Amino acid sequence: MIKVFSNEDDVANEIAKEMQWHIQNDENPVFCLASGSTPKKSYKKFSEQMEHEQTRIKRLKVVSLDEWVGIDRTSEGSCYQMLYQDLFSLIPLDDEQIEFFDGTATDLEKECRKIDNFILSNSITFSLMGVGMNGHIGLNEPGSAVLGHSSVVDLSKNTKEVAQKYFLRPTVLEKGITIGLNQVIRSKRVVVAVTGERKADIVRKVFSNSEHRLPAQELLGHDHIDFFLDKAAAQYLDATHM
Ligand SMILES: O=C1O[C@H](COP(=O)(O)O)[C@@H](O)[C@H](O)[C@H]1O
Repeated sequence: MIKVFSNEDDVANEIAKEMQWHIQNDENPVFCLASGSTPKKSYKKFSEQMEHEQTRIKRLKVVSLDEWVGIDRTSEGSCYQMLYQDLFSLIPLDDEQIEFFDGTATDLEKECRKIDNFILSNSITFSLMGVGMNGHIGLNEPGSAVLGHSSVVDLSKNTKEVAQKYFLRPTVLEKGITIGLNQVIRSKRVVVAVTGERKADIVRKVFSNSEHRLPAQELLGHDHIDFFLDKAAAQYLDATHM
């Protein structure tokens, strides 16, 4: 289902509320969280609400969605570092509560199995996804298979270009490491957040019946998956989409 909110702040409020609900109600909360620009405000609001949930937050586990291959987690622009700055540093999380891809590992297949095994033994209860400018989810690029496991992927030209905004200086990116679309879909609850005018065109494509299936389109039609859009991102949609 699509929910359209007036603005980015309202989207963030709703997401923060959902995250809080899962912390309070999931027996073993396991979150899979996108990094990037879109969820920043949601994490800020969530962390503010967590000031009074110190005990419950200790039960939270966070699993990696994706990472750039070859980029160290301490580097500005790595998915880990973005999440660290936007969330992990704002709530009392221990290192043991976070299971993340190491994009600099020499054995990347082993990294994939590490995250797959974690997801097998700790079902994801809440996933927050963003959508790439080309419709990617995590780093599952257009044209990739709907996998039930993590994999190392070739980044598209668009992703490599758009991702430069995360880095302080021009950075060579060729590959990514990501969980599979089916691992996202199997989460108990998934919210896909898309905000801003710059995403309006990809939102239109995702909700049109194009013959080329985009990764974000694989998340459509599942009862437990909602798309949260602001008006700017939803501007090309009409009542038939709601
Ligand atoms: O490359 C990525 O892009 C998407 C969207 O990023 P945003 O900065 O436009 O919010 C992100 O959700 C994904 O995790 C990341 O790998």
